[in-house]
Amino acid sequence: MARELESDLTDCMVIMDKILVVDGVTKEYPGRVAVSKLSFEVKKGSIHGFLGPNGAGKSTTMKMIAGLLPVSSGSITLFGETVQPDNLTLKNKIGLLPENAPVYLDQTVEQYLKLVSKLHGVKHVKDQVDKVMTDLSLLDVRKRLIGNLSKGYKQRVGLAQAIVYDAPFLILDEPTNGLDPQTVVELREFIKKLSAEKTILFSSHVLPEVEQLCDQITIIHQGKIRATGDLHEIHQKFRQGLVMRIGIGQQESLPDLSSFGKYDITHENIVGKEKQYHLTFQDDRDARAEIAKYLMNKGLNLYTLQVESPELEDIFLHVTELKK
Ligand SMILES: Nc1ncnc2c1ncn2[C@@H]1O[C@H](COP(=O)(O)OP(=O)(O)OP(=O)(O)O)[C@@H](O)[C@H]1O
Repeated sequence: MARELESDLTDCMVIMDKILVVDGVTKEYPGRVAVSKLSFEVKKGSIHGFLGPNGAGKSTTMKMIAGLLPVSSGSITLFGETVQPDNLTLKNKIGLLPENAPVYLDQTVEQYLKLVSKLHGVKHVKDQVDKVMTDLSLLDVRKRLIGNLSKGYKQRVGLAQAIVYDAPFLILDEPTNGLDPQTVVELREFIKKLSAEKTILFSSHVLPEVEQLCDQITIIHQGKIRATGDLHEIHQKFRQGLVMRIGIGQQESLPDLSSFGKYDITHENIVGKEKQYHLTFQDDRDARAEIAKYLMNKGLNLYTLQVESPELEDIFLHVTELKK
């Protein structure tokens, strides 16, 4: 009996750990299948990067998760409840920043945020709106019409309306797209802070941004899942051998290192006063300590010795078949 209870509790914890479960979801527009049999999960407290080339089906999927678009088949479960456009119990649990921020251009920032708060049943509207405007540096423009704001400020307002009713799950569709570098950095930092309390599904075309922010990712291409899971595990999975960067003196030559494993030299260049080699070892054994001793015993000047991770960009290009 105790064991059964323990097993039920474990199942329950596993389910609670998954805020979002997308299960075999297909969406057909007239004459076009936008996404087909998508399955992926988003864990509680994660920032989950949602990636794919233009037209892959990201926005369609995000709209279905937000309950704005019905699925053609399959199911989406959020906080254990089925997402459907008429399921109003989920409306306060999801904050959505769509690709084109849904802002009412003829209202002031403050009016609009108060309206959204009221629609979502926020109790202390003034306090909450003041807090969000402070957090997103909107106080100086609170009385201005949204239509007259710059793109960066409109995007801040879009983000403000997504978080003003304190939803625990946020869907952010390309939140930093087309913004100036300073706003990008500020919004990224803000999103990172938000993740301490919220679960975030985040789409972006900027892969270094995804690497910086996300702990899990899903890559879709032509409406199908190409990779999904923990970013670190995806890195491991797509790692083709171990890549090591070795830098020695410009006038020196790298001796044969095959006693440490089979390898190819994939790249060689001069960086400052060193000559750097990129070696791809066939197996994953990290023999840096032995290699360092070996090279130093040979009297070489060792400037650099490090293991390189594949860039997310390489993985992305590989799984979307843009690079063979
Ligand atoms: N309302 C619609 N009617 C018909 N086809 C649509 C509709 N909306 C999107 N599509 C098509 O569905 C596919 C997926 O579009 P979606 O906008 O979801 O892609 P995306 O990954 O968000 O692209 P992007 O990165 O360019 O925003 C595309 O082929 C698109 O042309």
